[in-house]
Amino acid sequence: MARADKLTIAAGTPGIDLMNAAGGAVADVAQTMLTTSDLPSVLILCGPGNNGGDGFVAARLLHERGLEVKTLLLKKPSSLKGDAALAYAAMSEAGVPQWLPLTPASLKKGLTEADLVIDALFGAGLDRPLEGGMVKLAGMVNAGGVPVLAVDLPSGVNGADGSAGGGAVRAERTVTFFRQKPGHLLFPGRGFCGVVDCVQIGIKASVLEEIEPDLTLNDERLWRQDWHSPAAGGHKYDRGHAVVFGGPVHATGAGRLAAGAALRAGAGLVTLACPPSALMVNACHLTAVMVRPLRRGEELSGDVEDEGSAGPIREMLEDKRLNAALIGPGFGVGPQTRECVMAVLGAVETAVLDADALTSYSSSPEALFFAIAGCRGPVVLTPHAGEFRRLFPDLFSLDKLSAARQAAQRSGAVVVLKGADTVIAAPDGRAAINGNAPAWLATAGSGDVLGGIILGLLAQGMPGFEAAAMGVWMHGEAGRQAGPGLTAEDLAPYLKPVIARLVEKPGQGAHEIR
Ligand SMILES: NC(=O)C1=CN([C@@H]2O[C@H](COP(=O)(O)OP(=O)(O)OC[C@H]3O[C@@H](n4cnc5c(N)ncnc54)[C@H](OP(=O)(O)O)[C@@H]3O)[C@@H](O)[C@H]2O)[C@@H](O)CC1
Ligand SMILES: Nc1ncnc2c1ncn2[C@@H]1O[C@H](COP(=O)(O)OP(=O)(O)O)[C@@H](O)[C@H]1O
Ligand SMILES: [K+]
Repeated sequence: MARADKLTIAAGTPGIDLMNAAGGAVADVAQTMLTTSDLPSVLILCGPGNNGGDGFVAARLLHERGLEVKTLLLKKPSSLKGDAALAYAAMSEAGVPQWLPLTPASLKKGLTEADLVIDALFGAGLDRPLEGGMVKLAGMVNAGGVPVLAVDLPSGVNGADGSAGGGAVRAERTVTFFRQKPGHLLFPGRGFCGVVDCVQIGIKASVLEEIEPDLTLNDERLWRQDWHSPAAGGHKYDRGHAVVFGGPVHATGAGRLAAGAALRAGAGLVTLACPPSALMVNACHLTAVMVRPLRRGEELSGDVEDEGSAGPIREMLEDKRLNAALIGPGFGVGPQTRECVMAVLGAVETAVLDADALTSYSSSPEALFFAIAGCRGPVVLTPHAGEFRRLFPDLFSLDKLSAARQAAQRSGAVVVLKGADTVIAAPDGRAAINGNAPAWLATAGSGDVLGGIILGLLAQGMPGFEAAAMGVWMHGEAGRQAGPGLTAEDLAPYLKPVIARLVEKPGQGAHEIR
């Protein structure tokens, strides 16, 4: 943002114009939040930097529009600089009632009178967690029972990584400028933002050509160009033959969920390969997904110590039409699993490793990374936080974005670090943060479905990062369409309307955050 700001100002737009546009957008949203009172009263908390400057602009505009405005300032106006000082001067000239210092007493009184609080204390310039008196003031705002509109970020939330170590103001809405920041998407910050409005204030999108950001919100613009509808004259093998390696008879559900999702996500054919003892139960449940026993299959479950247990996998994958594989869900943890993962990575074009395939490498992650380097095509790892910690113990303390990025670089795989704010990171440094997943997705087997969706997209020939990001987005959309009360079984059928919308109304998946 700092560079976007500088480039815009260098190209001839004065900084105060940007601030006036920003404060104007804040005032507009504030008015939409005030519907109850005849003479609404707005309490505006203004910090020492440009975030406070946006607050002064909003105060002036709301005053000019006839609202009752009260401003509480953290620092004396004489310490204001640059555009914030200009905005303060304009506010004073407009006759906004005299400001008061922001103290527990002034805030307490202000909260009893206000219909809305505008939090313009700290935005992009927050460079440390809130401390001491600020923590107390934020707590008072949060306990005040008055709706809060945050300017750019709720004060206390770090825009770069979503951290909020000292707590933060809890907003009902947040107005941000030009582009959303990681702090709006990553928890805990996201939990303080409420509904986020991203408004344009005169910064041209063309500045991004110079900035070349390698981080984006996960939306359609990231991957749509890499995904294609079936060709008119095509056949199913054009869309790949995906294979899921399923678990033993007592753990077959995960593999079936994944296989069904891969088919729904558009793979031309899907085979679920499983131990012979699990064949009957899988066959009873599956129709379009093919099932196949793997010779010596029980040994693949990890129950039996046997050097040669991956032989059948190698043999099966000699059929080069089987171009994408998923291994891990319900598979079992242990040395056989490692052997099978090695066999998969050595033979198949592209692979998704999830769950037990990851946990099996807890004590030897380097061996996994070495095998990934030898795989012909992209490999996608889909750990949840616990699995991530087992593979990358030293990265776990980092913020989620840095953790996923460093893991991708280290492993040579695309890393999908799952959760409410899933981060997708590529070894080349690109990353995306997902914003559309409903909390209802936190249910048993939902991750297996995600693994299957990504598998289905890889089988169709999508590049690894784009397939992973699109899969995470589709999973979120399917979860939204399935709605409250969903279980993992419900998700795959909802991929149909999600895909239909991508085909029929391209572009509508852009910029959607919930
Ligand atoms: N970029 C753009 O295009 C546009 C940007 N705009 C706006 O500018 C905002 C960024 O402004 P900014 O850079 O002045 O920083 P800002 O958020 O006001 O905070 C800095 C001040 O806070 C202080 N401080 C920091 N942490 C603290 C803490 N924990 N506890 C206590 N104090 C703390 C720090 O003081 P320090 O004590 O460190 O000296 C410093 O004085 C941005 O969010 C947006 O709203 C718009 O006008 C439109 C165009
Ligand atoms: N609070 C949440 N909001 C949205 N999505 C979530 C939330 N918690 C988990 N998820 C998603 O649900 C899925 C759970 O996957 P995982 O933990 O592997 O579960 P399982 O092993 O039961 O399939 C992941 O895609 C994850 O991103
Ligand atoms: K703020």
